[in-house]
Amino acid sequence: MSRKFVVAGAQMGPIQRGDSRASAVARMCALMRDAHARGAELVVFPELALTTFFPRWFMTDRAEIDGWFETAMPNAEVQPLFDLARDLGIGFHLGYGELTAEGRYFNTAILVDRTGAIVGKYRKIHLPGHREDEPWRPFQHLEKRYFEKGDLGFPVFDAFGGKLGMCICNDRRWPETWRMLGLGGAELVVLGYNTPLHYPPAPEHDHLQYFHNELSIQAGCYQNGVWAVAVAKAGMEEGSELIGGSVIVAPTGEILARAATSGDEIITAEVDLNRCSETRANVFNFALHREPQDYAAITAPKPTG
Ligand SMILES: C[C@@H](NC(N)=O)C(=O)O
Repeated sequence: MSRKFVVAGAQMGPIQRGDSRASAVARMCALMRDAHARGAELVVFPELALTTFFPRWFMTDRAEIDGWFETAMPNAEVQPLFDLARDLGIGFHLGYGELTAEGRYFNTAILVDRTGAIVGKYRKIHLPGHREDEPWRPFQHLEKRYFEKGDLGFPVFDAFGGKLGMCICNDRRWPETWRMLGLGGAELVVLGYNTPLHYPPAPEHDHLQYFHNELSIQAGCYQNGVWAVAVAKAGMEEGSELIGGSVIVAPTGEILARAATSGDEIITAEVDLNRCSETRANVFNFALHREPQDYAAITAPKPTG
């Protein structure tokens, strides 16, 4: 049985601090129409797609911090995207800051099917950056301050005729993320990112940002026999330049589509989920070749202190 469909990555250009969620959603609706016109059945939006990348600022005022989070999904401002998706019969993936009814804060992503129903949720596990103000930096990266580590593991969902997993930005750099999704049977991994071009603790690596992005995603795909759609929020956002380079990657590790700009841009590729077995039935046949009894150090508890 053929399991081919067209996926789209909806790269977004910058969202400035004063930009409303409604303006971001209007841009996302335009991107979704473009993706649909190109035959896509699933469109992938970035991490924290509704707002600017607010962890770049140190904030102490609770009301100000809460203003960057969503307390319901969908909510009135995002509803037009859900309505358009349902009307077009197209699914989507979206990242946002989640504030739960219990007062917990997560960097979250959802998967929405072609009927507009939320069929999957993931909360970011690998939170980069720091917790306190570090004024020596030209901009902050305070994800450890504003988000709790995700508590949902690395779930895999039955959707779009296959098995879909999600991760978010820094997660893509960790082989454990991909292997957990691979072990869960994922065939397609969708993810968004906000990656500053400048990395203040090691600026000598700045010129490698695009390379490390592709290296991580291509390795994750190849070593687990999965497809990936990885999508940036890109461009000059409040004086911090974010990389673009959104890509669609095959289970062979080959890049099939790559964004050419740092702005709002659709990339598409035809995904054949049956191709995962080219890798998973061969060199990375987990049942046959993995040797987890020799991997104990990977799951040893994290040292404290
Ligand atoms: C810097 C970090 N950004 C992120 N939003 O997780 C990354 O790209 O790894």
